[in-house]
Amino acid sequence: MGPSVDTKNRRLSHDLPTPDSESPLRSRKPYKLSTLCATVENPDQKDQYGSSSVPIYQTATFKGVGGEYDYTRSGNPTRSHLEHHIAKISSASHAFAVSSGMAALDVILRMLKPGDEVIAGDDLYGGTNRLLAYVRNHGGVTVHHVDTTDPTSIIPCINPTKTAMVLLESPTNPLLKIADLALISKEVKERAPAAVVVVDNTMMSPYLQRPLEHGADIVYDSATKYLSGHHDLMAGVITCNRDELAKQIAFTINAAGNALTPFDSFLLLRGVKTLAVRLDRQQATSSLVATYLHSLGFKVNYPGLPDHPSREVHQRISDGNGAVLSFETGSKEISEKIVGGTRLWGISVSFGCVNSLISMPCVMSHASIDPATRAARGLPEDLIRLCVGIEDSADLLDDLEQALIDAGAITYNSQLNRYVRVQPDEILLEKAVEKLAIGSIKTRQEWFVSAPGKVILFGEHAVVHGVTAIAASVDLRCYGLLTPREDGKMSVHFNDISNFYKEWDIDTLPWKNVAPLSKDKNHPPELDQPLIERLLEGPLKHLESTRESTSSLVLIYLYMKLSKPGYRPGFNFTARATLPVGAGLGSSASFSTCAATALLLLQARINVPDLPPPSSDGHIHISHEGRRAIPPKTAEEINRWAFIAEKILQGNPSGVDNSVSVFGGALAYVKEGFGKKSGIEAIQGFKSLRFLLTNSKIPRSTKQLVAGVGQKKINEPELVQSLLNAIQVISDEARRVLADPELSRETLLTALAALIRENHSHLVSLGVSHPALEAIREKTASPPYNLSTKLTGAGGGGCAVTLVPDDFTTDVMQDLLAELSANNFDPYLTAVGGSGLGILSPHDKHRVKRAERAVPGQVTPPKSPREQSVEVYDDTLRPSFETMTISELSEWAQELGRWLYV
Ligand SMILES: Nc1ncnc2c1ncn2[C@@H]1O[C@H](COP(=O)(O)OP(=O)(O)O)[C@@H](O)[C@H]1O
Ligand SMILES: C[C@@](O)(CCOP(=O)(O)O)CC(=O)O
Repeated sequence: MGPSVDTKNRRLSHDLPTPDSESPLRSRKPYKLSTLCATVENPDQKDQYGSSSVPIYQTATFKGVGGEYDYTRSGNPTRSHLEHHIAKISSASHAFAVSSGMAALDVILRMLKPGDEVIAGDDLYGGTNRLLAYVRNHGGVTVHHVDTTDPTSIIPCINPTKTAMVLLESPTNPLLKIADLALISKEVKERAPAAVVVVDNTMMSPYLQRPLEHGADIVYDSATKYLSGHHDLMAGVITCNRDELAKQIAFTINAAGNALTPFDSFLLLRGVKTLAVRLDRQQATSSLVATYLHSLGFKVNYPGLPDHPSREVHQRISDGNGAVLSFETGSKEISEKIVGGTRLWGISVSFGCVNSLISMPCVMSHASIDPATRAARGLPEDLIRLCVGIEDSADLLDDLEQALIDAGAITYNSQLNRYVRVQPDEILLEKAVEKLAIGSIKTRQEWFVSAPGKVILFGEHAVVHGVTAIAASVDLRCYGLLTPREDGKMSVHFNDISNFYKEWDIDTLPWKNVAPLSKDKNHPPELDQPLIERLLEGPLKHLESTRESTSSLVLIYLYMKLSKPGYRPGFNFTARATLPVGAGLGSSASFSTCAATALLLLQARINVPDLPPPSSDGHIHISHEGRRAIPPKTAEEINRWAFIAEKILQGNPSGVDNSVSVFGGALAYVKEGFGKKSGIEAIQGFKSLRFLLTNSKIPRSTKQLVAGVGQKKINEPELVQSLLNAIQVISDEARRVLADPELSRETLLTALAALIRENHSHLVSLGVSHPALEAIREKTASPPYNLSTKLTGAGGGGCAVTLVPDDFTTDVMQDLLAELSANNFDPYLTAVGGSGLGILSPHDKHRVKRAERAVPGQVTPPKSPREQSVEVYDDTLRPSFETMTISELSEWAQELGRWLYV
């Protein structure tokens, strides 16, 4: 037995017998809808005991053959009562109750066949949108989204034979746009007679709007909302007057088995009895709330307001304005504060409950629509939706007002003696000041940062497995320049990686896959692999090399993870290094440090302190030994994010490289998680040592080499463990000799040389050397040089480091350099232990005016600055930065102004 499809005795809504008229001259007038709602009466289904409330037939089956009911999936007396009642209040001859509003839509959409076309609104409920997208992607159905507030926009999409369904909502949720249901139904029927006009009437309920009366063919409601009214059940109802449609609907419900359960049918029936009284109260308060917000100057969407553009249409097709409204604050952040600040208004999705609710559609009910589509459909990110309940209206207004005050959306104006709205530009200004926490920095600031590479003296590879590494910064650096963009794009320019440049539309990044981390939260130890995969398959697909994609991935991943809701500033990030990339000198760590710092600054997660202006004649002497002005807490935050970047580039890094890059100097580093006390400890005495770094120019991948050692440890655990133990002893010994004040310089150097040789032999045993590195080691060890050399960093190519004794003469060094170069190696004489991360001070007073700056290559800047004519400060450093030769880069950077160091 299927749900009741009574085609013979068409029962229309207002046919509940009305009382006999008092006078034979007066005709019987139909009952009002509120009476109908409250009166559950089905003359065909009288209760055997006369129970005044419909009983719950909590049974799956019914005994006997040929009875009215046999199986609850197909029909149940409690549900029949409900369906009869719903039909009565909806001007319908057929009603069906199913398990949710989406189930109702699903039943309706199953009428579609491949090739059919659907016309739907562009401001639909997110769930509707999702199901429509499914039907489009899997059912071969074409969906046109149009602005249904303008009936003429529908006409061009109507195809006389293909348009099978027109899906409307009025008012729409959450923008409260109105579709002229009557006019659209007429236009559609004239042009595509077979098309079915379907209306989602959830926002109104049958009490306020009955679209079947205006020519719609099928109406559905999420009965979870007003019909039930208490948020204690999920249900959907479908009503129609056309018998053949009713048959199809009944068939699908029976076949799919999503009819409403007896208990929920009972609850819903109970809820419907109070529909009118609830909505009367909710509407009255909504009107007060809308008027209040409107009077404060907010843009309010509510069809009851005089300035609603479709007010007249709405009045014609409905009996009231409903109890949902929305308004814009001008700032997503402010909106979030308001939503989080109310007490009576509960934060919740859905609506229609007796309790008042507040939400931000873009982050809640409509989050399933991607941001770009939301923007295209004009859904403001700062929109707040209010669903008014039955609480006391004064209480509700008080609560809302307090939240508006606390959020800074309104302020008391003593002249007017009332609260007034804080204008959006004032909010923006406040936000900018708050964000930067420093007066003189422009809202959209260019940030120039730099970080050093490193040389590992002892303990590379072993450090990944918990051994102490000893490493120092080198005076070769990576520079990163972040320049704001105002076109909604982010771009990267990597001069050192085939001059790679690429840009992305920020809104098209997979924001749905990212849960940004709030300022007080750290990134978890593991990378967000699903996001990485999504990025590699999407925005980063088809890039020429993995170097390009992983370096880009660092920027996109960090940007997305660091983003704050509603703040997605466009930017370009250009990186250039005076370091060889991929040579074991920590180019990846210095790149990671620059990227993390620039993005943390862009997102205002960190601030730079304001310093007193330079005291001297205007020219500042800047060096990497410069002012230590970046507080340790900021440095730690940067180091945590640089480590995340390193994980992207390296897989399983120890963290020593980025720590050196951020903190500079020389340090002993132990990775977390090996039962030993992890941490970073500064080592003195390194700076006085001289090292020669020689790049073998053999390319290799740190990621693979680290993974290779990891595999060896699994295959030959005893051998590798003994090597790790031996390397730990070397690191401990190196620290001891470096810290020993009693030791003569000569003994120190001899001890270090021996430790270098020993460490190298263990690295050879770990399998990470290379014939080219061995050639460098042999050359430097041979007479007359007699020097000690080891590979440094991941090995497999890359660089070797050679300790240079104090008595090693310049001439001999020249010979060695010449010999190494002749063998096609690149030797660098470098100083170690210099400053870590630096940020060029953003304050104008710390910048050297362009006219006063030395031309790169010129040793002394001009004594008397030229006239400051047109240009005082650079608008952007980008053109110079990108074209400067590598040999001039660091001098040029230093001349720009005051650098602040960790
Ligand atoms: N200046 C740079 N610009 C862009 N990416 C860089 C830069 N320097 C390093 N990288 C990234 O780091 C990777 C090099 O890492 P790695 O093999 O560990 O070399 P290194 O030993 O120099 O750190 C590069 O492939 C690239 O992805
Ligand atoms: C091999 C290793 O110890 C150092 C890597 O140095 P580089 O990437 O070769 O500069 C790995 C690490 O510590 O993360």
